[in-house]
Amino acid sequence: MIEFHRLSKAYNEVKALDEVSFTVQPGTITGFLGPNGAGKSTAMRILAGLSRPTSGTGTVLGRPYAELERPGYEVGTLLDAGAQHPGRSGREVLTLGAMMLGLPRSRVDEVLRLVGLSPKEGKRAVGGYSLGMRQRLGLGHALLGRPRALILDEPANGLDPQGIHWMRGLLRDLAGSGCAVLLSSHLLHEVEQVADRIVMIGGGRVLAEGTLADLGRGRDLEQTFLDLTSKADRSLA
Ligand SMILES: Nc1ncnc2c1ncn2[C@@H]1O[C@H](COP(=O)(O)OP(=O)(O)OP(=O)(O)O)[C@@H](O)[C@H]1O
Repeated sequence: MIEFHRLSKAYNEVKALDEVSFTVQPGTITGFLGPNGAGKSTAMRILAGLSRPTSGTGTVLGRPYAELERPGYEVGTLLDAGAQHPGRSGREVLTLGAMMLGLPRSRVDEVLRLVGLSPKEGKRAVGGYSLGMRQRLGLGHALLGRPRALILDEPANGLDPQGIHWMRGLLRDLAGSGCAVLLSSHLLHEVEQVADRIVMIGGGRVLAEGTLADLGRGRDLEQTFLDLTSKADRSLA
């Protein structure tokens, strides 16, 4: 389970997050939506132990990241597909990750297959990868330890239509096996297809939360998003 409880984060006078609370249950996918600068990445970075909250908590399986006993097996993160060393091959990136988790090398081959990178592509330097290939590699890295929670910041960014279709199936399979998935995206149609629940934030606050049916009341997700975020803009102005 992934849980935010009254999570706030301030950067000087900027309130990036303001008392954000919601839960992602095991076996479900939550789409985390909001305009640029809404606070999505900040919340995800706190969950992944990369940033400290000003107040409140963000926890995975009931604990802040720093207190997880075996974080690589408990939570997989894809926060920045460009974060890998450009001079390493995809296979080397995964092999280093597998070694750090004490996993056999056979897991590297499994993961390359799982994310659709061919043996030839696995041998190429990451610096020469397309954005979609980097996303696949980053997702593979997140999945190495078969984690029970996944935090994915715009994972579909750069994927071609086949890639998006493939990722949708993979995320549904992972949720089907009990994983809690938090997924941020600007691709509203995509989120509509894959998410069980939606959390919309704006100006660091939760604007709405629920199933698509709860939120939409007959309208499509884009219209709901535009209505809620423009209302929030007006109240902040
Ligand atoms: N390290 C930082 N220092 C100062 N301000 C920051 C920092 N990181 C984020 N912010 C601010 O916090 C707010 C939330 O940013 P965040 O990156 O979390 O938004 P986001 O919803 O992920 O946006 P996007 O959709 O553009 O990725 C913004 O006002 C941003 O400028």
